[in-house]
Amino acid sequence: MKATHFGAGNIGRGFIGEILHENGFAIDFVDINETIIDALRKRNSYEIELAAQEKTHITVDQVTGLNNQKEPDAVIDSVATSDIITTAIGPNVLPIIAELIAKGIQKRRQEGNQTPTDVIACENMIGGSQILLEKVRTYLTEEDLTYVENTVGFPNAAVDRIVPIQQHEDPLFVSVEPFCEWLVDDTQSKAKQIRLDNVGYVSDLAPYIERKLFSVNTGHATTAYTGAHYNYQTIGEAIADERVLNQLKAVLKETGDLLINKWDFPREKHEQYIEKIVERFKNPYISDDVSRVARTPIRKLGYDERFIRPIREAKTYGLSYQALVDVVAMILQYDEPSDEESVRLQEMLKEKDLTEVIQDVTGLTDNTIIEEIVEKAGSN
Ligand SMILES: NC(=O)c1ccc[n+]([C@@H]2O[C@H](COP(=O)([O-])OP(=O)(O)OC[C@H]3O[C@@H](n4cnc5c(N)ncnc54)[C@H](O)[C@@H]3O)[C@@H](O)[C@H]2O)c1
Ligand SMILES: O=P(O)(O)OC[C@@H](O)[C@@H](O)[C@H](O)[C@H](O)CO
Repeated sequence: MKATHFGAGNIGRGFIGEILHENGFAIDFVDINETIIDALRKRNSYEIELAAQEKTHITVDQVTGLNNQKEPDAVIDSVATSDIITTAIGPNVLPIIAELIAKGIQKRRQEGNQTPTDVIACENMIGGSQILLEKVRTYLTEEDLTYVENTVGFPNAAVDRIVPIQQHEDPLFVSVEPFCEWLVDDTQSKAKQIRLDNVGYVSDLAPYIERKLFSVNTGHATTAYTGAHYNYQTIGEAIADERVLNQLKAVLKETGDLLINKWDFPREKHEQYIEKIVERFKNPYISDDVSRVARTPIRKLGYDERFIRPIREAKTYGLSYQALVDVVAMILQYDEPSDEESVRLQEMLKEKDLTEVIQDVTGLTDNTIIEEIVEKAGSN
């Protein structure tokens, strides 16, 4: 069995690689990072360490690397011959790799491969695989589209494991938190012959992806942007400050109330889920940079993303969302020179009126919410 995985970065090597490996897959990692690709090619294996007192090690072997910029044909061949295709490359990069995935699918069809497969986007976003499918479609013929309809699934997924930026002598070594969860929408899967161990196949992903994105990621981002507001460099330092912890708890109360109302999660169970998340953020064996968790602030301010969507929905349920608005105001102030989106956001704020920037970046049309954000941002 073989997998093609796009994105040999932190979560790609630190989680998706582990699961595919333990399920018996050889893995072609596709990336543009030459150091990582060369090392994968040379060594065909790498080590994962669990960031806990015991420091358990896992060896992932039968792996190699392909550079999509330098050897696109090899990537197309890999997609054409793999049993499963996965990505963990970042939502902004999905449109860039869509053409190669499309050409790989086209080649599968031309070679008469009728075995169903799945393309699973393991990104922090709602509807990631289906959004990728929309991009892939634009490169396909009618004949290819019929083939996709019959044999290629694009099941949405939710993946959860904190994997910080890695700074080791070995470029492939990756230290990860012990906790992990990977859920796939079974109704969108076509490769029914492949059921991965330690992956949950669910009949409705919506409650799970919303619970993950609006608890883990909204909470993580809250810790990061509030931490940046108080000049902290790491999540561990930030969460040790009561002001940050209180902001985190207030935000998770708001998204928790929304999730409980919307999806009927039992309150007690949800509170336990939140407690566990807060403990995960405090993991003393992990050092996670505020700048990683706060990365790409324009993306994180998106209409369906971790702040604006819960704000919009909390309002329709008549629930409080003021703590979320507080964080949105802090994101607008987030000034990190190494982050292209932060730089762009700060330039936009210099060139345009605040209301206009909020409308452009968030896609919001609700004037009440926009005014609440403007008022909060103005008072910071
Ligand atoms: N790190 C985590 O804790 C975590 C957990 C769950 C989900 N995710 C999600 O997984 C995705 C990847 O996150 P990450 O933390 O692993 O990021 P990362 O930066 O470590 O990995 C992304 C990889 O994609 C590669 N890449 C970028 N542009 C490319 C291109 N044009 N072509 C080929 N490769 C390209 C980079 O070189 C890098 O190796 C994101 O969507 C993120 O939200 C991350
Ligand atoms: O990857 P992002 O930029 O969407 O979000 C940053 C972190 O919150 C995220 O990577 C978490 O570590 C991860 O989602 C935990 O499962």
